Amino acid sequence: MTQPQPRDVEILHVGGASPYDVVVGRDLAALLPDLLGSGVQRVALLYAGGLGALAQPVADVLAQHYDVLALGLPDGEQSKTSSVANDCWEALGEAGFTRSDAVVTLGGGATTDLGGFVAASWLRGVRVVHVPTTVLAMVDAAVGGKTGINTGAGKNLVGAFHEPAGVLCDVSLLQTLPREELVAGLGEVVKCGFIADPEILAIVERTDPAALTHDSAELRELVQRSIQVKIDVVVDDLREVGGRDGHPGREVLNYGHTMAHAIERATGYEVRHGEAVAIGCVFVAELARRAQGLDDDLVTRHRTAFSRVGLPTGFSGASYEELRAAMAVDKKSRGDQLRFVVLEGLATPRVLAGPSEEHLRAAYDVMVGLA
Ligand SMILES: NC(=O)c1ccc[n+]([C@@H]2O[C@H](COP(=O)([O-])OP(=O)(O)OC[C@H]3O[C@@H](n4cnc5c(N)ncnc54)[C@H](O)[C@@H]3O)[C@@H](O)[C@H]2O)c1
Ligand SMILES: O=C(O)C(=O)C[C@@H](O)[C@H](O)[C@H](O)COP(=O)(O)O
Ligand SMILES: [Zn+2]
Repeated sequence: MTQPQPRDVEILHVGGASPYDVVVGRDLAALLPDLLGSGVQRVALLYAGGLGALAQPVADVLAQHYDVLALGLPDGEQSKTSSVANDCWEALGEAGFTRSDAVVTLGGGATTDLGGFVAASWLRGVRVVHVPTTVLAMVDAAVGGKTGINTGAGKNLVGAFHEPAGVLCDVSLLQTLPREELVAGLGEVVKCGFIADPEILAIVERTDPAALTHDSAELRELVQRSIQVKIDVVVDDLREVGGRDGHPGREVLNYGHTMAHAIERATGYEVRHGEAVAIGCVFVAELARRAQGLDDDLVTRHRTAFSRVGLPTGFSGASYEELRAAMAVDKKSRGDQLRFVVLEGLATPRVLAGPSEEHLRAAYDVMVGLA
């Protein structure tokens, strides 16, 4: 059977100790063997179970080169559990996976997080290539090597840093992505605009949001710019130990996430991650306005940019006490002290440690619509 040949290909290189390529383009499956590298005999294809039709062409390419073990995973956030990871480990064990074998993930960020974690932990680490199928996973989850699962106490509390051997961002896979999932991915895109690349905001502000379709040139540019923001950050601080000259380092990618993760947990993951990030970014802008005088216009710009693309900017589904307790287990916390990534100005991120309860409550009141 003839395979479609890759089209419209651009390669974004990730440097560092374990360099790899993020390939953006169309019909990219034929590139998988190149990214997996030599010596691989068996490949486990871990895919979001509902995406069998998208996974089949990838499985077909893999089957021409390797023994393939295809494992369909539960949908979305339900796959990010220790029990699903355990099922994968058992399957790899039964199939006799060795250190020269590899994992390919195919799905949204939940799938790349879970599959990346399985690859990071099996035999203490085997090769993994991600094939993200959502905007969010292309611009964020599949790049940079953060993998993980949730626990009862909260989001991503167990995980590992495990860089992929490559990432295939095949934008033709976005054709079937529901509109609300595409929009959720724009939450991380707009976040990148505020923390590092204001041109992203300019594109969002001058483009008719309805024109941001899976095959538009504007979406392609937003995707590539956001991937570049992520690459630039992780190359400097892969393991989130901290930045230089007051820059938060990799923690900057957590802009808006302290509140976002608390909302996701409080709603049993009913609110999508990208939606929660939009709400969390507006929350933290309101916090920064109170705690350190962030400019009113920049706070307003948060609200208008996220809502322009169809994302929520408020949330009233949980009490202050519940969200405050959930934020305490955020990985940026130190002891009893909450730490937030805030902006001092556009694309000038800093860490705010230990904001007052008064300021936190005031930002919460705005978020729920009380102020
Ligand atoms: N590791 C990281 O650096 C990182 C970064 C950002 C987000 N994340 C994680 O990513 C997850 C969110 O990822 P997400 O927004 O991609 O959600 P998701 O993986 O839950 O996917 C959303 C939904 O879209 C469906 N879907 C995916 N691709 C599709 C396609 N092409 N066509 C039709 N349906 C499709 C999925 O089956 C699912 O129902 C969260 O768990 C978040 O914590 C991780
Ligand atoms: O890659 C990173 O670093 C990020 O923080 C990217 C975030 O968008 C992403 O949601 C990540 O999973 C959050 O990580 P966590 O360490 O806060 O769990
Ligand atoms: Zn995120």
